[in-house]
Amino acid sequence: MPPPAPSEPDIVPSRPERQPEPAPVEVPTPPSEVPAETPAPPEIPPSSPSSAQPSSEAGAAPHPPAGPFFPHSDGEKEEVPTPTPPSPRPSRAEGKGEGRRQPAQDLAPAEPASSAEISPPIRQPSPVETQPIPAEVAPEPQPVPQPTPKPSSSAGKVTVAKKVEPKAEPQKAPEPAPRRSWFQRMRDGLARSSRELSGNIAGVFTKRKLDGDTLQDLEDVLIRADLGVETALRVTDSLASSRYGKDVSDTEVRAVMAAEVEKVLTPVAKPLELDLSHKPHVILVVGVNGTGKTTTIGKLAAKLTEGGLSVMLAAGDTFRAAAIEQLKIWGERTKSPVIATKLGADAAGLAYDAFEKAKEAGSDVLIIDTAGRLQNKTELMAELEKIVRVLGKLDPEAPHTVLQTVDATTGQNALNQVEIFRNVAGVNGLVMTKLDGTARGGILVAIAAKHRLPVYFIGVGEQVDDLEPFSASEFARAIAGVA
Ligand SMILES: Nc1nc2c(ncn2[C@@H]2O[C@H](COP(=O)(O)OP(=O)(O)OP(=O)(O)O)[C@@H](O)[C@H]2O)c(=O)[nH]1
Repeated sequence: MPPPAPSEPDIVPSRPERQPEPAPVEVPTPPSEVPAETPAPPEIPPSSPSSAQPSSEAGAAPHPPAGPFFPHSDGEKEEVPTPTPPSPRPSRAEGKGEGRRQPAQDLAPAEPASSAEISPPIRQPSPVETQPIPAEVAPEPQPVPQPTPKPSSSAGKVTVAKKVEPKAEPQKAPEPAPRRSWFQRMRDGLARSSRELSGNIAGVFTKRKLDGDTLQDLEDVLIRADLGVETALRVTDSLASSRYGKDVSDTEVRAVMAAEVEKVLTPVAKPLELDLSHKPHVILVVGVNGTGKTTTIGKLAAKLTEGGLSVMLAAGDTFRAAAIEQLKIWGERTKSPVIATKLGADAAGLAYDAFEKAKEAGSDVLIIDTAGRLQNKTELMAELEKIVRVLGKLDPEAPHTVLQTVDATTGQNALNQVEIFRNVAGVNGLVMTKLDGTARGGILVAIAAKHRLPVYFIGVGEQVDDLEPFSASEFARAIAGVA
């Protein structure tokens, strides 16, 4: 199929421009505890094509040579190794029921046999089973007339209609449960990892001294919890150096673990810095399907616009109509113009056009969404490489930030994802999403130890303000189950 010609980008109406602050700018860091208030779920306006304005200049933009188009089917999406929460990771027990499921044809009534071949069977009436009759039948209880409640003359109001009745008080709607703080949500998300770890650590150290065997067992427990060999050894070395041969409680072990994990994470817990001498500062967002790219872009755009920066969004996920619509909705919510093109268009061309538009508009930040792709699909990764290359034509340093979203509910595969996206797209920062789900927190530690890439934010929900700066100590305490 010939590659569809890039079409004119759409622009969703922009918000009034603001004057940028001098560079560099640190993305606002919210207080460590977010008030436990529940913002009302955002009204998602129906996306209307009228919200997008066709650009008259798109055709004039120097387009990069159109590259091969590799549409990916829904079938490809299903191959994604990453589970898509909020549903929890499949347990080993899952799928067991499938063996019991009958094929449709087994359940369908049998086809009547051709009358020419088999005569219909003559059915014998089955013998009637007699039911034992209870010797004594208890008499039906007669309904006892309930006395009409007498309205108390001393308290409350009464209504006089057919009779005098207590006035029905309007029922108060139950107060909605206050939303848990982001920290609580993260803690809950990490609870399973933390519980398993704590249980296993307690199992190792029940009535045992710290010796070679217990250290080996502890190392195995930590590796099984995805923390990685490096961090596991840090914990065991630290314990061995101070407590070898002594009785150790699991609480002490967890405290040492929290301290060591914090040491690994502290260097990567960095705020996102934007260099506004670049106009715009280009953020390219990459990652495997369903890891939360588009949602993270929306949350980030909200943070930036709230901080007074002008943001433009580019719907570089040209494979999925829903992704383009999703980004447009985020654009409306955050009052950020969205550059989009039609489904199947060249993503690199769109990125290039968006960069030009953002320059013209004097936007502070351009955030480019990309299609989710499996890290092992070479042609899709080549397309991502092309997006990076094309952006570099307009500014050799662009994209200035390449953010990869990593789904925290993914296990060891996440390490591989980062490795490959880093090589192909030059990832220089991470966002760990879905830490409010059944996160496997250990993997974040392993990624930090191996890749040493800044973790700018964590995603702790699907709402607009569920993007938190990453805190090494809070994460370490949560995963180690230390108060
Ligand atoms: N619980 C939770 N859900 C999240 C979070 N971030 C994203 N999601 C959800 O994860 C799902 C996938 O998010 P998207 O933003 O569409 O992911 P994507 O990477 O853009 O997906 P593709 O376009 O398919 O590549 C959506 O249902 C999001 O609401 C998070 O931090 N916590």
